Amino acid sequence: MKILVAETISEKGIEVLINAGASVDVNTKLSREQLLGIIGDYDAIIVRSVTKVNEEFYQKATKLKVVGRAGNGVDNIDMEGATKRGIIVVNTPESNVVSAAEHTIGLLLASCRNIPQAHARLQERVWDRSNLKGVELLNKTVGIVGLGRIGSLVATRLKAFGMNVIAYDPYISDARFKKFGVEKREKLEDLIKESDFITVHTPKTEETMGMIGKDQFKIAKKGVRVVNCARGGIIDEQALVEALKEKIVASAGIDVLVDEPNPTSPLLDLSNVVVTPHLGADTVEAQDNVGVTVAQEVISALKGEMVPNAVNLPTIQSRDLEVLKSYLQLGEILGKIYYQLEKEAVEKVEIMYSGEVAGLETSMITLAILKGLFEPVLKERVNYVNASLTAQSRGVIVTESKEAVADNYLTLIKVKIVSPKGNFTISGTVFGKGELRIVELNGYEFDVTPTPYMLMVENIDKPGVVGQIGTLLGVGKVNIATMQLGRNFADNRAMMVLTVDSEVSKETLQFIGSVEGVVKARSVKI
Ligand SMILES: NC(=O)c1ccc[n+]([C@@H]2O[C@H](COP(=O)([O-])OP(=O)(O)OC[C@H]3O[C@@H](n4cnc5c(N)ncnc54)[C@H](O)[C@@H]3O)[C@@H](O)[C@H]2O)c1
Ligand SMILES: O=C(O)[C@H](O)COP(=O)(O)O
Repeated sequence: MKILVAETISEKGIEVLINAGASVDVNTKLSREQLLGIIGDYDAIIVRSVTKVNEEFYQKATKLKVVGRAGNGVDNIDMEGATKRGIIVVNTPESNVVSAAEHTIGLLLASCRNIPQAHARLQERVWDRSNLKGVELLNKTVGIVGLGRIGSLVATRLKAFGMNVIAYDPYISDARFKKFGVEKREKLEDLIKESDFITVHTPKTEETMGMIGKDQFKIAKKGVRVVNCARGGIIDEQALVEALKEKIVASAGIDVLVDEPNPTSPLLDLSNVVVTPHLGADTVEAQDNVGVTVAQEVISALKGEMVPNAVNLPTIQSRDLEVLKSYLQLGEILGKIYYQLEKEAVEKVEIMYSGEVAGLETSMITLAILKGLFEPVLKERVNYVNASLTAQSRGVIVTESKEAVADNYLTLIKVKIVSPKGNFTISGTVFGKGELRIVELNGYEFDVTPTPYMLMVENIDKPGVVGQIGTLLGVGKVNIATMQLGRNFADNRAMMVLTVDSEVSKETLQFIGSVEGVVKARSVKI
């Protein structure tokens, strides 16, 4: 077992690797060229957030079996590239969350009390207390965006300061808000308007990047203070610079930047900003936890043992699993559509297997459905291994039922998602040698082969709507591959599912949404 440790992990972690009999090279100063030059010799690599484990890397890493991420976020690792090569990716999602939460509080206090600025003056032997007046936290409102592991730890700690804690996280159940004694805000807009302090704790996703930007600063309280200890760019850096200069934002505490580790951000030049170079997880305790955990996981994975924090599944190879593979793909797709169409917290997921599929090992398919369901909001942090636990920790009840025969199909998976606003259903089948089909969506019947880009439109069933949508897609330079209509005569509604060759832009989607008769239009990525 030859392991390269390419970013700093604790000595305790290195000891675990050596004691397991691995040949370990610790080389944290390699240039990209040097890394690519030697990675072909290694069975495993351990990285943190800096090393880009991407296609270029995999092409050189011909012997690689495991990537160990000593930490939480895996946005620097191309998961698809790893999975298709059978490389297992492991991380340590729980090991540094307390440190990240404490660093958030540190940045919040340091920035609202100007501690680093005062420190710098005094080190210059200047005793000058002017322009250093801060604010108290007591009785102020803090808005937490993302009430996951770190967001909830921050909430608990800030409540102890006597703060009024509100949060926006449309993807978790009301029970979780209650559990942490946090007031829920249905809209980000409301949280922004009410908050004296805003701190973000979401993963980096297409939806969260720039979610606090120019428009949000326009409606924020003058003098709001912000903290980003999650990922660079969730608070748009350029908009933040302008808001800080205009004193709309009084101060910012920033641990993460868009262009790490060579930042050029103008944020670094502003006197009302306190910055740290991605130190959220840099404590003795977190690094010991992370180092030991990742080392144990990498060794287990190399030995072919079960790894609790495997982020992906290696390519399924056994013949039995060949049949399951199509259902796993179908399950992920069925799960993935819900949060792209709806913004309602999920209370319950009921999965009904009927026909041929009911005779298979469906527990894996259930995991695939849950993985797909949470992926649009949690990204890589949900995987086959933790999908069930993720549902449980988010207060989602999951049930499975089986029937030997499926109406109209040889095999059918139906997923019913229960939210406070009602039920959502989606069904799919597998034809022949693994041809996937979506055959039902909210009661509308289809026969759609899922593709990477789709558009789903619900509309009043009347003449002219379809034509206008076709025209708008043409104007937006989106080529339609297939189009199907499902109709609901009782409600005079119809649903269109289009498979398209490229992503439908937000602008085109807005135009489609404003066509008379269109009730809802959503772009879906598979
Ligand atoms: N600075 C550091 O050193 C450091 C250390 C650890 C983690 N992190 C980062 O902190 C962030 C949070 O980590 P975590 O472990 O708490 O993650 P988590 O997965 O436990 O929680 C994230 C929460 O964000 C919510 N969310 C997703 N999209 C949202 C949206 N559009 N609006 C509102 N809420 C949304 C999810 O529902 C979830 O509850 C991640 O970005 C992680 O990479 C940073
Ligand atoms: O995602 C994480 O675990 C944190 O952002 C820490 O990243 P790091 O390991 O590079 O410090």
